[in-house]
Amino acid sequence: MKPILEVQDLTYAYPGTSHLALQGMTLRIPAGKKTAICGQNGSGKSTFFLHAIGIHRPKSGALHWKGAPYSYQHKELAKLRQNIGLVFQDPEQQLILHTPYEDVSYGLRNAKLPEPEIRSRTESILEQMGLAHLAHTPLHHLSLGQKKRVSLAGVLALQPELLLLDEPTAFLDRRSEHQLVDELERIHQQGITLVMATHDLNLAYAWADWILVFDRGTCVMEGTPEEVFHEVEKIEALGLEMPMLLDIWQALPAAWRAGQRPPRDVASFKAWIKSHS
Ligand SMILES: Nc1ncnc2c1ncn2[C@@H]1O[C@H](COP(=O)(O)OP(=O)(O)OP(=O)(O)O)[C@@H](O)[C@H]1O
Repeated sequence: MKPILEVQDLTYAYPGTSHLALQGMTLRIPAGKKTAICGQNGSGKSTFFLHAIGIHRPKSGALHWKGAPYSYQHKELAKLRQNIGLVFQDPEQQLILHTPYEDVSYGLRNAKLPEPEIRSRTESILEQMGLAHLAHTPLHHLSLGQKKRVSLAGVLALQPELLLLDEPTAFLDRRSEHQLVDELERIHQQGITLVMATHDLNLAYAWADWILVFDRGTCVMEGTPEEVFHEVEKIEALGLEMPMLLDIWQALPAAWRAGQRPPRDVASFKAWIKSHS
């Protein structure tokens, strides 16, 4: 596995607190894959993301981008933030201007791109994200799902190699969630490495190639979805629920399942049932 981002023994406490938000966190993000980070509230997912984009600096430990240690020099950090994009959980934290067009172009202007390129990238990304008709609508008139898409568009416009998404499906209805997952698939097809923090283990199981499980500021499990969710007792001891599809699969008589890989999504489960009836 070739890591795009590596973290070694990261320790961090927020200013004015003695509690360690990260305590000896070690992990690797595989290049070109879709990684899901799971863990209870407060396990350190957002704090890790803020380290990944260099907003927080570790108290001890190290981060490496493509094998090179992080530098916190202004120029190097600006370059890092073009390579790694973070979409915050709450779009209100990310969107600062008045309309989708203004917001997306603001990020590009900050990256000091020439005006004609700012214009063409902004128009193109809004079009791709199905937001062109809302380009000049005040942001406060948009729904949460639409605002989340604008934040994602703003980050994608910078053409990152690694995209970090903090709870991208939180509070979305099923349709918007499907739309977002389809969008992420398209982004992944373009060669962008994806990392999603999520509380939705059904989604993590169906979506990810690689899973990391966080607990109290450390990464306690890593592997493919099959490997991680094979450890049922460990998952439950961490206060997490097994993905429903896998739970049902494992409740089936062992003889039916012999030699079969557990289904990753409802469609393949249905196809398997059909082939056995
Ligand atoms: N701004 C802050 N100031 C002080 N402590 C903080 C701050 N933000 C987070 N923490 C603490 O750091 C720890 C890790 O929090 P973090 O937000 O990274 O967890 P998380 O896994 O992203 O949680 P959630 O699933 O609720 O988003 C928690 O103990 C939290 O209370």
